[in-house]
Amino acid sequence: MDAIKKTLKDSAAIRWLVLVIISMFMFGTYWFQDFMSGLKGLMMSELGINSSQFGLIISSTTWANMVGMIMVGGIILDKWGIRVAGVVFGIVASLGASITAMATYGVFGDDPGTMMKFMMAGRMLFGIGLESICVIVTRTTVKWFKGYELALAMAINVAFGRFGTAFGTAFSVEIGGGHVAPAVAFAASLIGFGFILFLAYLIFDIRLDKQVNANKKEGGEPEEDFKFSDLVKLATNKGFIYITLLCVAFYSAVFPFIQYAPDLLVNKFGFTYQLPDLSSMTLFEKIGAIFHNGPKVTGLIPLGTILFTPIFGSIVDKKGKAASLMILGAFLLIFAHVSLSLFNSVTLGYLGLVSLGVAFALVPAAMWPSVAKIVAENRLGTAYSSMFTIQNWGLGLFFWGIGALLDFVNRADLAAIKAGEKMYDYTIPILTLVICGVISIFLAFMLLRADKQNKYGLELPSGVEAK
Ligand SMILES: NCCCC[C@H](N)C(=O)NCC(=O)O
Repeated sequence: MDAIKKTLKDSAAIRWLVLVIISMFMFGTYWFQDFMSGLKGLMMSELGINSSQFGLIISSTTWANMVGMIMVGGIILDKWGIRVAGVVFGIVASLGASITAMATYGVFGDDPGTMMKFMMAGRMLFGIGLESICVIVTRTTVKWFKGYELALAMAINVAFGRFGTAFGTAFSVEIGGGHVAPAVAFAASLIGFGFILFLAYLIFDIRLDKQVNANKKEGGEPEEDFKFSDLVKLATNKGFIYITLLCVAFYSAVFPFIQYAPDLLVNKFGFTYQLPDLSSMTLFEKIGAIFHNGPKVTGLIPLGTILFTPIFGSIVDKKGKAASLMILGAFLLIFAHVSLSLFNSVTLGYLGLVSLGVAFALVPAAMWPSVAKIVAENRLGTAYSSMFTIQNWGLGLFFWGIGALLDFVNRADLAAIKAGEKMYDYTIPILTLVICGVISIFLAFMLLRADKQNKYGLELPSGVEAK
């Protein structure tokens, strides 16, 4: 019998190099999805749009996904593999990002209506790429790390995405030099950079496949394939229904909130959009200025999760209690949104943001591994694609809805707000997110109950089977 030869993925150095290369694609896509959060004020004054129109622009990334583009991405990935799917969705995302950037430079026309239309078209195209790229990069991580440090690799992979969100939110005003278009062009170039790195990765992918095929014995494991019958099975799985609805309710109160958080901090607590000149300040004053800047403080939320998600992930691995931790995360979410909406204390506001950050680390760390306990392994790809599709319905509604509600509840003051004489009142839009928190708690309890009935083992450590 021939000895099985070592492959590229058996080398730790090459595995980790591959992870960094493909994770840059996540960095760029998360940046492009979230960076406009730091630019809301500038977009309104420079492009002449209102909050509701800002909401439409950011929500447009979800529109094509709402009608099944993530499922299409999953099918292409399953049928034609990582290379074809990566190239197709890399082109789609790069094209979408470029159209958005060109629109902000006025290439298609410089009236606000035309700019907005093309920005939305560009972001819609980008959104198709974004979610499929997330699935493709995750699948690639599994390809290289299964049997090795898979959980850690996945945590690092998401961490790159969070860095993208954090830096894009925090630094886009400065990167744009106080203008929208250069910040959008920079964000778009990150997608192009990530895609070029992904193309370079394909050399490793081709070589690994050759080595694996050479080692493959006849009758190897069958490939996972998308089947519509899997969708039916998922739709009748109670645990999957609860966790999917929890995913929508929870993320609807987090991702859209992050898009509006800098503007909330500016309008509610008088934070700045742009940092003042720090050069003549003492260290203490510099820190004060940073902690008084809306985009920088918001950027700390995803940055904090980079540290805490792996910590909570290892707690879930060792101790279990995933459903209970999701209940706790939902409580923290409610505390965050109540303290940021009903009260006017900056200290309570900071506590709310910290609480939101902990929830944003806790719930994903407990949620994503739980899916693997509820759903059979050969249906996981379909399960994640369906969850992301339904998640996009909630995101689309809230990305736009918060802005629309903001304009609606402040309708009597819009002219004064535009003239800089009054500030937006964010109370009602943020209170709406409390409803998402309450729904999340209910669903997390239902999930706990379904776990007891169906013995998924959500409350047990990783690897321990429920009896
Ligand atoms: N900036 C948002 C990208 C969303 C990607 C994906 N749908 C998702 O939810 N990933 C899980 C996460 O916690 O980022």
